Amino acid sequence: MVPVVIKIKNAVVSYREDVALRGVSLEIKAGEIIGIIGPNGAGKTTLLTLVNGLGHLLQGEVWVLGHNLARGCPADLRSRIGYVPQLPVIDPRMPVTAREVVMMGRYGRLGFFRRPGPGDWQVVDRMLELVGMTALSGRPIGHLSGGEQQRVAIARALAQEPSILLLDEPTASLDRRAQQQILQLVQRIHKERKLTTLMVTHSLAGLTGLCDRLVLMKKGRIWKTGNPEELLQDRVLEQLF
Ligand SMILES: Nc1ncnc2c1ncn2[C@@H]1O[C@H](COP(=O)(O)OP(=O)(O)OP(=O)(O)O)[C@@H](O)[C@H]1O
Repeated sequence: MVPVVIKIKNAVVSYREDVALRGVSLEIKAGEIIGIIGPNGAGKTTLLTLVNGLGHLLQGEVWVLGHNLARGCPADLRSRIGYVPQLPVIDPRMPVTAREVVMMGRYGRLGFFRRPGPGDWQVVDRMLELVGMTALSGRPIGHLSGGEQQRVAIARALAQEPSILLLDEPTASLDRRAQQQILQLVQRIHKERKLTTLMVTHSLAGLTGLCDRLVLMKKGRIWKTGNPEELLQDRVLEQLF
């Protein structure tokens, strides 16, 4: 039987006056790739931060890889969860190369006070190759296009060699072609690295054939879950957005 790696039970999250999640329950099995969609403010990013161990849980429970996050998110667990935030990856005026940005993903495993060794740089270079950024790895991050920066962000998350990958709108502000390329990349690395992947996205084209399951969120609740073929229908989307 495939193990459940993420279990969220009746989670309520509030930021002062705003209630972001109003009783969300969800189970995700190892190896699944899940798309999370819904209107602005529905709670999608908040759901990701719960899995990341950064959510302010008011009520409910979150289990990730067998750990109850109510007891905190230990460093070894954090390093098994890769997070790709919304762009920009890093202030583009920072004088750091793409390769150095990817190395930042390694510090979760290294600890801040240990210098990266040759083995760490090998991992970084392998991840840059995986995302097709080897040729541009010496460029300052601010001299890369949005799509290229997104690849670097994905490589940075992969550099910590996670088993769960969380992506927050990895195709935001990219043109259609770059959007498709990033979605294909996500699919490839999901399979090659045998990940469990959760992706928040507004680009609905391309989700069929990519996601095993979709989670549709509305007003802090999971409104529907199911397979993309079933849910990516005009009549469903009109009610969602
Ligand atoms: N750090 C915060 N402080 C206060 N309120 C917050 C914070 N983060 C999110 N919220 C509020 O929580 C609710 C859910 O926000 P969240 O970012 O999870 O939604 P989302 O579905 O990811 O939206 P979007 O598609 O716009 O990114 C919103 O009402 C938002 O204003």
